[in-house]
This record gives sequence, structure tokens and C-alpha cells, in this order.
Amino acid sequence: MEEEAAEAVQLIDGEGEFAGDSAERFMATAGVAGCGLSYAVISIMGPQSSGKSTLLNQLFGTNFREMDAFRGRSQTTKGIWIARCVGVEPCTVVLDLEGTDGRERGEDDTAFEKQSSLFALAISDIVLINMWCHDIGREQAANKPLLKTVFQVMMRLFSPRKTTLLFVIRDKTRTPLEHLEPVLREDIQKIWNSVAKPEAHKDTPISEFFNVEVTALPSFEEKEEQFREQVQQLRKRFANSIAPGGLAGDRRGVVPASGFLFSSQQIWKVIRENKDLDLPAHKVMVATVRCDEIAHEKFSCLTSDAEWMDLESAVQSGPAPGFGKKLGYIVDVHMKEYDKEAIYFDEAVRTAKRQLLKSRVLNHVQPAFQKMLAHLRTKALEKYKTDLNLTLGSGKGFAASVRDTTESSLNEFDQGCADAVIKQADWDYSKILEKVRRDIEDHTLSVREGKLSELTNHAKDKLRKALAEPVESLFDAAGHSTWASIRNLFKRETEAILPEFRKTLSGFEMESASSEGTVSNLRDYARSIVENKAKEEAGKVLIHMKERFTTVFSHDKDSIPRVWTGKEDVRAIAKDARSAALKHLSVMAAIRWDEKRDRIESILTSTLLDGSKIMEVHKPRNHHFIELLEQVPPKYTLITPSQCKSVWKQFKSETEFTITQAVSTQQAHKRGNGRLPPPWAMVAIAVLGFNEIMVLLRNPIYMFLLFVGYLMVKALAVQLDINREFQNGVVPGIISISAKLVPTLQNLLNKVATEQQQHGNHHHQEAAAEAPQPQPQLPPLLLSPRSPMSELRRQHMPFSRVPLSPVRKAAPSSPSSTSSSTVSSPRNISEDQKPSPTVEPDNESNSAYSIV
Ligand SMILES: Nc1nc2c(ncn2[C@@H]2O[C@H](COP(=O)(O)OP(=O)(O)OP(=O)(O)O)[C@@H](O)[C@H]2O)c(=O)[nH]1
Repeated sequence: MEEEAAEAVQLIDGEGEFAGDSAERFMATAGVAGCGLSYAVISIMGPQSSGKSTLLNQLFGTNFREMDAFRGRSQTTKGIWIARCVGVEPCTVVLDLEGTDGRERGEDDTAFEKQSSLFALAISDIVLINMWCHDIGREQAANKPLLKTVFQVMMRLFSPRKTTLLFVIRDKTRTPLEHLEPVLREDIQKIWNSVAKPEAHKDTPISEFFNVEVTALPSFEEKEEQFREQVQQLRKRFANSIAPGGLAGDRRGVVPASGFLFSSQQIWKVIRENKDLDLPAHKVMVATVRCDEIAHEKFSCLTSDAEWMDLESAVQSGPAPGFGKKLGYIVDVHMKEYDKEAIYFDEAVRTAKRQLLKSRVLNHVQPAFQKMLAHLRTKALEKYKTDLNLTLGSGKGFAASVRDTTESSLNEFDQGCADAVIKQADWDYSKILEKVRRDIEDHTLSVREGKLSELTNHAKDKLRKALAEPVESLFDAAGHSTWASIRNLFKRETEAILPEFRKTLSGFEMESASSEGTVSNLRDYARSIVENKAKEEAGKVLIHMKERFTTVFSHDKDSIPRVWTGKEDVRAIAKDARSAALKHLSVMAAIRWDEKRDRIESILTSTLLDGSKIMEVHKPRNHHFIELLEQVPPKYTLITPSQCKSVWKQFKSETEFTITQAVSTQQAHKRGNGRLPPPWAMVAIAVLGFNEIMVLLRNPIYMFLLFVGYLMVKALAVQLDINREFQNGVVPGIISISAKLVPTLQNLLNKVATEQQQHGNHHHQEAAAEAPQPQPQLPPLLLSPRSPMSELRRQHMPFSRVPLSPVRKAAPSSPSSTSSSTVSSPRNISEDQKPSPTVEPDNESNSAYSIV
């Protein structure tokens, strides 16, 4: 089917300017750009008004402007025009050149002719040379200068393409073509020979550069019918012209269709600047520019690709499933597009440009890949944390759990990375794999540290519970076997706890040195519990010594508080009590981890206890203390020999008064029991009071009243439960009794007759003075370090009737009345003051000092 005539547009205007805009429009509408290499370019040159446009329009269905036959011969075609042939396959474009030797430009203006001829030769596969039949063989033929120009400019093309020159003889005569053609070819050869050629092409035949074809047409004006018929015949030769054997079958150096316009423009530019036209270099240049353009276009397509934009935004918020597959596909699509369009350009150029495009594309998409890896990294670490917790929770060993969980997390990460990479890139994710490995290691370390410290703390707690309180109890009851018991306790508990700890540690698969080091640290900790407790107790040694002294001194063998009746051997008791205190001191003096027997107690006894025979402490002999120092390493010394001495001195001074009190109480008791008037007084009382005694004896009423009074007092004492009231202290006792006295009395009096009540009261007062006193109780014979000595003396003096309070008092801020000690604690302790019976010593006695 015949297509509509294609619009011809101007490619180069009459001024020699390249009409880029209209040419681009032509390329777009004619659809030439997408033809690849499958297109042909034909141009026609020849004298002005030789019917070139007419021939093209008839031959290719174009609409080049033709001269109106009735207006005379003048130039109608200015510059170069272009149109797509209609109905010629493959795609064929044809260029109509301005006629040569035209009068329009003047005789001398041949520059444009040369330039347009060179241009046509450079870009065309087939060049039609239009010539009048009558010019053949003529010396002054119009086409001779044209041919000369063609051949001359051909020499300016480096590595010229092989072009088909189709001579179209117009207005053929009766002379057959077979006779005309040899003449023409002879003319052509002559002209070729006459053209100055470079040395390299001096002997090159014309056939090297040109395929020369000849055809002849009858006159369009006179034999139009025949003209049309023969044109149709000629048209057939242009079908599949580029196929082997076709008119342009052996053409060379074709520029791909998409680069045709740019190539033409550049060639025209070079020609206009009168520079040498290096076609191979030009071809590379065209390829470079076009491949760049194609690559740029494909890159833009990729960046605005909807699928890519979706993927990119998806990966911002989390790992995108199928990332590598999707991205690989997107990249592939655009790279294939590039390949498709750039395929006909110079291979080296297009490959290089492809590489550049690929790098640019990969650089563009790589941040998304990195983002994907970052998500995978986070995911792997989270998975590791969760899985490790679960595995540890299932009771598996720590090291085994770490090993298994690390492997599965890293495998998953590796798989994720492998899915995220694309085949077009050789992205290396080993570094991030290394980072994940480090993340896992860091987390493992922190968990391991936490678990180990948890285990260690747990074991420490157990040791503390097992050792601290029992050790304290052992020190409270310090004696010969205290340190042996402590050692036994230590051994038993550490042997129970440490192996269990070691077994738990085995799950961590530590190096044996490290594991043993941890166990050893724990053993040291256990020792430190004992040692610290020993130091703590050593700080309170004075208090304990005094407690020990009091326990022994103030209580008998059955732990019953002593009543100092005068029969007791205070000296022996005091010595026992001091000996007990000294024993405590000797236990607390040093830490004994080894079972070797030491002489600390015997040295202390000989230097402190035995060395203080009378009244004052003798200075211990130095060699004893030196021996003591040698017995104990400094780190195990709790109380140094000099501190022992000082503590002992303080202890003695603070217990001295207790002994004095005991002696005083004994003397008072003795006096109290033996207080009878002298015999002469008794005789005088009997003689002088004989009458009163007799009156009393003779009057039964007096006897009766006396008896009733006694009963009343007794009843009151029972009712008020005086002993119990005084157990809470003297002042509370007095207050309580005075509050209860009146109601009790009233209660009693209600039972007795009114008259007898008055007598009863009178007798009660008398009887109360003589009523048997409750069992006398001794005051506590302890000196509190916070009680001033004068106060204690006042409380224990015979004229003081107020019994000491048995209440335990804590007085942390109470100043000590004693001299300073090198042992730190005794200033702030509380002291037990056990309930003691009151005592009524008659007078002071200094004889106690003979014992101290
Ligand atoms: N004698 C003769 N005249 C022809 C033939 N073909 C066309 N013409 C006439 O020649 C004149 C010029 O025709 P064009 O086709 O415009 O010639 P042209 O070579 O394109 O002219 P320019 O483009 O101006 O150089 C017209 O008047 C045509 O009628 C032909 O085969 N023989």
C-alpha cells in the first residue's frame, strides 16, 4: 500500500547552518532513530534544475520542492533537505542537495558545493549523480567539475566509507545505454586519474572507494509515461539496498540510526571549519556522545522507576523481602535497555560506557543495600539475644548455648545477605558479617560477665550466710577450741559450696587456670569473711572481756547471781574472772589459720595476768612480747602485744571497782548480821525498861494489836508484790507502789473495823520499820564505760538506798570515763546490767584495794 508522501525538512539551510530543531523533529516523526543499523542514506547531487527533486519525488514518494516548469530554470533547492522515502524497506532517508554551478551563488562560489558534496559522501550509502545525457563525452560537460570535486573531497576522508555512485543519465537519447556507459566510465576514470591523491592512495583504483553504477531515464517532460515506468523499475533497486548484493551491500562504517543526526551535525561542523574529517575518530566520538546520552537516559529511567522507588522506601523502614531479586531485576531491565540502544555503536566505547552506567547505577542503589544489611545486622543480633536467653533458660551450658546460637544467627545473617546481593554487583558483605560477629561477641561478653557475677554473688551469699553468724557465735564463746572450730567450719562450708560453684563454672568452658582463679578468689572471699568478722570482734574485745569477767565474777557455777555474804573468796573469784577475760583476749589477738599450737595465751597469761600480782600491773618483760610478735605474721595480727597491754590495763581499771564493791558488800553483810547492842546496853535496857515490858506482856490488847499490825504489813507487802515492782527499776517501782498504796490500804481497811484501823495504822508504821526486809540484793558489779565513776560510786555507796537499774542502756554518745585505748571500739558499746538485788552496805571500806 502506498504511504502518504513524507514531509521533507531542511537539514542545512541556505546559509550553511545546521537546522538542528527541524531535523530533530524529522527524526522523531519519521521514526528513524530506532532503526539501529538497518537504514540507508541516499543523496542526490547534480547541476541545478536538472530535475533532481522531480526524480526523488517520483522515485521515493517524497515531496521535495520542484521548480515550476513554466517559470523558467532557476534554483529552487537551497541548502540540503531531507525526507524519508515512502514504501522503501529498510528505512531509507534521502537528501536533496542544492544544485551545483548554479547562477544563484555566482561563478566563484564553489565552497558550498564542495562542502555539501563532502557532507553527502561522508554520510550517504548511495549517491545519485544526476547528469544530462548530452554531457557524456563532452569536454566542457557540466558534471565534470562536480565529479572532480567529489573525488577530491573523498581524499580528505580518512578511511573513507565505500559509497555507491549511481549515475542517472537524464533525457536519454536513442543511443543505447550499453554505448553510453563505457564512455561515461572512461570519463570518470579520467577524472579520477586527474585528481591529486595522497601518496598512500596514489595507485588505489576507484573501485576501492566507489561502486559505480549507471542508469538512464527518458525525459520527464517529453516522455513522462516512459519516465514514470522506468522510475518504477529503478525504485526496485533501492529495496533492501543494504542487504548483501544490494546497491549499498558493501557499505562500511555505518553510524547507528540513533546517532545519525548527531553524527551529521558533527560532520557538517567539521566540514564548515574546513578541518580534516577523520571518520573513524568521528565514529568513536559519535559513539561516545551517544552512549553517554543513552546511559544518562537509562540512569534517569532507573531513578524514576516506580518499582525501584517502592523498594527503596520499603527498605528504609525494615528488611524488604526479596530485596536482591527485585533490585537485580530492576537493574537488569535498565541495563538491557542500554544494551539494546547502544548495540550498534563502537564496541569499545559502548562497553566502557556500559561499565560507567553500571557503576553509577550500583552506586545509586548501594545505600539501599547497606540499609538492608543494617536491618539484617540488627535482626541477627536481636535473634541472637532472644535465642541465647531461650537456650540458657533450657538449662544448656553457657558456652554450648553461645556456640549454637551464634552459629544459627550468623547463618541466618549470611543467608539474608546472600538474598540481598544482586548478580550485577560483587558487593562484599564480609565486613558487616565481621561486625555482626563482633556485636554477638560483645553481647556474649556482657551476658557472660553478668552470669558469672550473678553466680559468684550467689556463692558469696551462701558463704556469708554459712560463715558470718556461726563465726560470730564462736567468738562470743571464745575458748581453747575457737579457732579449731572456725577452721572446721570454714573447711566444711567451702568444701560444700566451692565444688558446686566449680561445677557451674564448667558450663562456661573457661580455661582451667581462669576457672581455678575464680574459685580461688571465692575461697579468698570466704577467708576474708572470717578475717573481717575476727577484726570486727577484736575491735569489741574490751567489752567482751568485761562481759566475760562479769559473767564469771558475778555469777556462781550455776549461773546464779552471787550474793556476797562474806564467805566467798573474792580474790580467787576475781582471778578466775580475769583469767576468763584474758582467754578471750588471747583468742582475739590473732587469726589462726594453721593448726599449729601457739603460745599466745600462755605468754599473755605470764606477762599480763601473772605479772600483776599486787596493786598494779608490772611492766611485761620485753622478750615475752618479742616472742609473741614472732609467733604471728603481721597480716594475721588482730591485736598487737602493745594493744593487748593497753586493753588489759583499761580492762583492769574498769573492773577494779566491781571487785571493790564485792568486798564492801561482804563487809556490810557481815556487819549487818552481827549488829547487836553491847551487853551493858542490853542489861540497862532490861533493868530500865522492865516495867514497860511487863505492862506490854500483861496487857493482852497490846499483844493483840501488835499481832494485827504485823499481819497488816505482811498483807500489804504481798498485795503490792514489792519484789516484782522493783524489777523494772527503782524509780518506776517507787512510783508504782506509791500509786497503789492508798487503794490497797483502803481495800484492806474496808475489811478491818474502824477502831482497829487507826491502831492498825499506828502499828503498821512501827511494824514497817521492823518488818523483815526482802532478801537483800547486790548492785550490779559492772562498770559501764559510759557511766562516770563518781555516779557509779554514788549508786553503790552505803548511804545510797536506790538500787541500780537493771535496764540495758545504749549510749553511743556517752563519753567514756576511761583512759584512751588503742583498741577502737569500747567507747560506743552498751553493757548488760543484769538485775541485781539491792545491797545496804553500812560503810565504805578501803580494804577491797588489798585484793585489786
Ligand atoms: N528536460 C527535462 N526537464 C525536466 C525533467 N525532469 C524535470 N524537468 C524540468 O526541469 C525543471 C527543474 O526541475 P527540478 O526537479 O526542480 O530540478 P532541480 O534539479 O531539482 O532544480 P534545483 O533543485 O533548483 O537545482 C522543471 O521545470 C522540470 O519540469 C527531465 O527529465 N527532462
